[in-house]
Amino acid sequence: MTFENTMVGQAAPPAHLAVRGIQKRFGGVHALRGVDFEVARGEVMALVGDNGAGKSTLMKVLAGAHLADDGEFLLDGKPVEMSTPNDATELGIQIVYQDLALCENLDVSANLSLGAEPVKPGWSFLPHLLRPLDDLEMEVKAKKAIDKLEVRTLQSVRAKVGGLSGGQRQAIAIARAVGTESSVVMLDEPTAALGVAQTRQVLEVVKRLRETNHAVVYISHNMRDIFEVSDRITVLRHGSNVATYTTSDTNPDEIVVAMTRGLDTENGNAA
Ligand SMILES: Nc1ncnc2c1ncn2[C@@H]1O[C@H](COP(=O)(O)OP(=O)(O)OP(=O)(O)O)[C@@H](O)[C@H]1O
Repeated sequence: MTFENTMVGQAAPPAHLAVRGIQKRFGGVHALRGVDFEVARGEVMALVGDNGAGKSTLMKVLAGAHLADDGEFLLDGKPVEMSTPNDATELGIQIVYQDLALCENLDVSANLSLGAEPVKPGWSFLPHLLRPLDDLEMEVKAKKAIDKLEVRTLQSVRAKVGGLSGGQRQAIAIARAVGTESSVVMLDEPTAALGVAQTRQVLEVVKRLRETNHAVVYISHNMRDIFEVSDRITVLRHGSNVATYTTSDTNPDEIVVAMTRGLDTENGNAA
């Protein structure tokens, strides 16, 4: 299968995760109409489009949360199976949803270990659920994850998530995704509900993900954030690719035109 998506700007870096010809229908709604998408390691790929363009559906397909009706998945050029969220996890693909799915009443370290809590050694004679948790190990793991992302505003990993700011919560959710040996991290509107300082904090974490060689997919409607943080921008419209742009070779006006009107096929510019 060939890569049909129009590239505007510099040559693309080698893809880490790529999908080709993704189709997804919900009853009568044809949400994805043969979409191509890719992201490289050490790259932030923004995914943009007007409301209903298919961004969230594509992200959920990439995370195995929706089963594609058709299409091909490639990891480092090799075809892979993507049918369940478990497939995605095993391939190192993590998604941070808008609602973050954090437990408000638990502290940061417990949230970072959620679902994979370490148990104290020496208690293996008890059934798994009755074994005491290894709080110290959880704390060490959490500190490591937070330090890796250079989250500087968090005083302690023993702080309850319920008392944290929106930016800190977003950082914790990202740290949890990264902590599971993931190579692809997808963020759905991570700054949508945040003020200026909190947004800054999250953008710094996203840049840190790039520095640590993750492949980052970044859905946003905010052009300022996109132009600050992304390396390339994939534009979807009505469930199809418009084009993929190198961020340094385009501008917000061109992207908005591509999102709303598509591409002028005569010369490859936004219409
Ligand atoms: N679970 C679903 N059942 C039925 N239709 C759906 C479902 N999820 C998405 N759709 C439809 O698929 C299309 C693409 O939706 P999607 O949420 O992917 O768009 P989006 O680009 O993320 O939009 P927004 O920016 O508004 O979040 C829309 O027409 C939407 O109504």
